[in-house]
Amino acid sequence: MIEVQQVSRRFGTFTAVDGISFSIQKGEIVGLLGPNGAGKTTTMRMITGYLEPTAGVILIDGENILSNSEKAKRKIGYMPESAPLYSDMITADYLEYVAAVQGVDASERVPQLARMCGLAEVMHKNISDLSRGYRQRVGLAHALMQDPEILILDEPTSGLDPNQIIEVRKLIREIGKTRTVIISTHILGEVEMLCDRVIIISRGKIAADSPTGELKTRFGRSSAVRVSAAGCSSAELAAALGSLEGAAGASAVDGFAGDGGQAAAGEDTPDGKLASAVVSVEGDGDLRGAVSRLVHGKGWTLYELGLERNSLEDVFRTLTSGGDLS
Ligand SMILES: Nc1ncnc2c1ncn2[C@@H]1O[C@H](COP(=O)(O)OP(=O)(O)OP(=O)(O)O)[C@@H](O)[C@H]1O
Repeated sequence: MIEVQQVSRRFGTFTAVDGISFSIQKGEIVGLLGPNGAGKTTTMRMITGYLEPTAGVILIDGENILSNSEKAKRKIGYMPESAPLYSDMITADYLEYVAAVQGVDASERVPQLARMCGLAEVMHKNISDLSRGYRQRVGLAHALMQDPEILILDEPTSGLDPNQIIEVRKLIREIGKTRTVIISTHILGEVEMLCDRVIIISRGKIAADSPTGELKTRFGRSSAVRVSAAGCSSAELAAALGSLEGAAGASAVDGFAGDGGQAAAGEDTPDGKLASAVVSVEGDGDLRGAVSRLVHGKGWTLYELGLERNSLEDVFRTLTSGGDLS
């Protein structure tokens, strides 16, 4: 339904979006995730047709957003990061004005939107007196005026307090049941909570495009177990760890810096010199018990055992700082 094909956007000599391609099917809720300046807003503005790509094509239901702009634009509701509301207007008047400009019958649609977006109690208040959470809801009502099939929300929870965030997310989930939604955010947890799929953008390029759940299993669950033991060499320890069922690999290391000091390979202990190694684990497995049994079984003495999970935050940091996990 939305096809972005090899799209780039330059501002002068600066390339903000650099040859990105993806397609979004009807009904998907997709998160555009990336750090500040990654190119999320520029991408969204191009999808809405408000900004022309320097290269590439964007199709909405097979039609070029630029060449058939009015028809395609009617399918899209857009809420910019700071919804440009007329703050000296009463909420109800503002929505009626938006309806009039967009050629929508306000008498039916405005009360509907007030219900849908939870605006009933602020309809007669001045927009300048509304909390940021309510202003976002008014912005959402504006974006939904023409009952668009596609909703594009630029950082919809930015600047909200924790309670407002929960409320606005709930609203987005509800609205997303019957629409295609694209949400930009730099909050990983938001994508996990709201989106079926995540497209990670870094420096104008796509760093990852994956169903949200798969991102977790592909990257988020790998872990490593740090082991220090006495009675063997680091090489012997690594070889033994590498043969454990579920181990993806093991290597000898010089020791670990920990909160309580350092365990250095070669350090003297009452049980002999300390050996250190790291064993990596694929998927959800936890090898700590197996490591403990292995070390005891070999007649060595366990001095340290620690689990390091590769969290989704780590994945995000690696993907958006030029690292490559794919
Ligand atoms: N009109 C413009 N003229 C010049 N540079 C621009 C323009 N619009 C955006 N940029 C630059 O393009 C890059 C991408 O900006 P964009 O707003 O798309 O990022 P973003 O991912 O939405 O970031 P944020 O989370 O901070 O909103 C930034 O470096 C920005 O300064």
